[in-house]
Amino acid sequence: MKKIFDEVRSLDKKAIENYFLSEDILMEHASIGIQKYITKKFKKNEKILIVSGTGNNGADGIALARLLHKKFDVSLYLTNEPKTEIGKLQLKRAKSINVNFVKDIFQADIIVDCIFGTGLNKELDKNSIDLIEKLNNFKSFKIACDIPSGLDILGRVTTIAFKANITITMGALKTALFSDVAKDYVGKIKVAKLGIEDEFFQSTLTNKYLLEKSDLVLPYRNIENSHKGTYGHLNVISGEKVGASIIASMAAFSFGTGLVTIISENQESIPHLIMQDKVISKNCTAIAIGMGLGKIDDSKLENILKLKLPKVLDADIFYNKLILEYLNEYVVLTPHPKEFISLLKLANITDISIEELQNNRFKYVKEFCNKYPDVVLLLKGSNVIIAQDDNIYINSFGNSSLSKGGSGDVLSGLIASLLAQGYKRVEGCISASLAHTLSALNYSKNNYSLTPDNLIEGIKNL
Ligand SMILES: NC(=O)C1=CN([C@@H]2O[C@H](COP(=O)(O)OP(=O)(O)OC[C@H]3O[C@@H](n4cnc5c(N)ncnc54)[C@H](OP(=O)(O)O)[C@@H]3O)[C@@H](O)[C@H]2O)[C@@H](O)CC1
Ligand SMILES: [K+]
Repeated sequence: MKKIFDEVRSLDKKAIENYFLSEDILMEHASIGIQKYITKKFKKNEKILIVSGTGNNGADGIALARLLHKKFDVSLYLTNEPKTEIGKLQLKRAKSINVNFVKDIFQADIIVDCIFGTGLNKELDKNSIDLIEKLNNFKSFKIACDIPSGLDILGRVTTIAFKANITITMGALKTALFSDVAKDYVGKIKVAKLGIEDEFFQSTLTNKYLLEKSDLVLPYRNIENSHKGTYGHLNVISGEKVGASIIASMAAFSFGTGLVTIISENQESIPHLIMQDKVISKNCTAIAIGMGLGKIDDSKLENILKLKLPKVLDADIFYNKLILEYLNEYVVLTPHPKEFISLLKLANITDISIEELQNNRFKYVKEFCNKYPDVVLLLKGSNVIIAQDDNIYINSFGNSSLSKGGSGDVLSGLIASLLAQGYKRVEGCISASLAHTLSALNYSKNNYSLTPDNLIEGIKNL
C-alpha cells in the first residue's frame, strides 16, 4: 500500500529545510516529472497546449513549456501574469528561449492543465469556469498538473473541474484525489518525484493508505491434511428477500469457506451447494446478516448480535437502532452512502444528506470511527473506504460496472467468507474488497453487463 497525505505543503517545506533544497529545485523536478511522461508517451512534434494560472501550479506549467520547447510543438497560454516570485522567474526563463505564447486556447493533441493546484481557495469565477469548460470539450489527451483544476483540497467540485486522462501529482498522493467525486476527474494517477528520497515520505506519519493489487491476500490453502471444517462455516441469515443471501452465500463458498449455511425460518429454494437450517450452526465461525433481511424480531436479532463471532452487518440492519449496542470488536459494517447516513443519524452523530456525505466522506468516516473505534467500517462508493479507529485504507480499483443490484451482496459474502476462514477484520475487508473490484476490472466485455454471477466467476480466476 502507498501512503496518502491530506496536504503536502508542510511536507514540501520540511523537505526543503531538511535537505537544503529550494522551491525552485522542487518545481524543476515537478515539471521534469510531467516532461518525462510526455516524452515517453507521445511522438515528437505533437501539439501541446499548456494552460497556466497565476500561482505556482501555473509556474510548473511555464517550466514545463521550457523543458518541452523544440522537442514538441508547444504553446503556452497564461490566464494572467504570474503572481508568485517563482512564477515570474519561470516566465523570464521561458521568454529567454522564445517559448511560444498564445492568446487563445485551441484543441491541441495534448492539453496540460496548470490553472489551479492545491492553492484553489475560492469558488471559480466566470472566466475560469468558461476556460475549463472549453478545455473539457476539446478531444485532446488531457493531463492535470498536481490536481485537476476546480477540485479543491477536500476533493470537492463546486461548479466544474478539468477532466483529466491522467493526473501527475507532485511529491506524494493527496487525499483529495480519492474522494468519490474526484473519480470522474483525475483519470489515472501518477506521482512525480520532487528530488526528495522516497524514504522521506515513507517515514512521514499518516493514517491514510492507498491499496495496491499486491495487498490482495487470497485464501490459498497451505495444508493438505485438512477437511471442510478447516476452512470455516459461514452462516448467512436470510430474511424477506432470500436472493441477497444466496448471492452472498455463493460468493463466500467460491472464496474458500468450507461450509455455508443459509439460516431461515422458511424452507427456501436455494442452490444445492449451500446448506439450509433454522438455527445457527454449532460450528459456525462467522455470520453475515442484513442483506435482504427486511423486518426481523428484535429479540431474534439480538440473539444473533450478541454471539461472540465475527459478523458482517449489511443493508437493512443500518436502519435498526439495536445495532448501536453491538458495535464492538466482532463487527464489520458494510453500508453504502444512504445506509451510512442512517447509521450516523441513529448514532446521534449527525443528520446529513447523501450529497453532504459524499462531499466529505473521510470526515464522517472519521467521526464515526472516533465514536466506535472497535468497529471495522467499509463505506461503499466509487473509492471504497475501509476504516478502523484512526486508520483509513482506500480501494480505488472499483468501476461503474459494479453499480448494480447484488454487487454489495457479493462483497459482504466475500468479507464474511474470509472472516469465517480466520482472517482478521481489517485484513479480510482489504482482501475481499480488492478481490471484488479486481474481478470487475478483469471483466472485459463492456461496462454495463456485469452481473453478481460474473463477479463471482471472476473471483475464481484471480
Ligand atoms: N509547495 C511547493 O514547494 C511546490 C509546489 N508546487 C506547485 O505549486 C502548486 C501550489 O501553488 P500555489 O500555492 O501558488 O497555488 P495555485 O494552486 O497555483 O493557485 C493559486 C493561484 O490561483 C488563484 N486562485 C485560487 N483560487 C482561485 C479561484 N477560485 N478563482 C481564481 N483564482 C484563484 C490564487 O489567486 P489569489 O488567491 O492570489 O487571488 C493564486 O494566484 C501546487 O499545486 C504544485 O503544482 C510544485 O511546483 C512543487 C513544489
Ligand atoms: K491543475
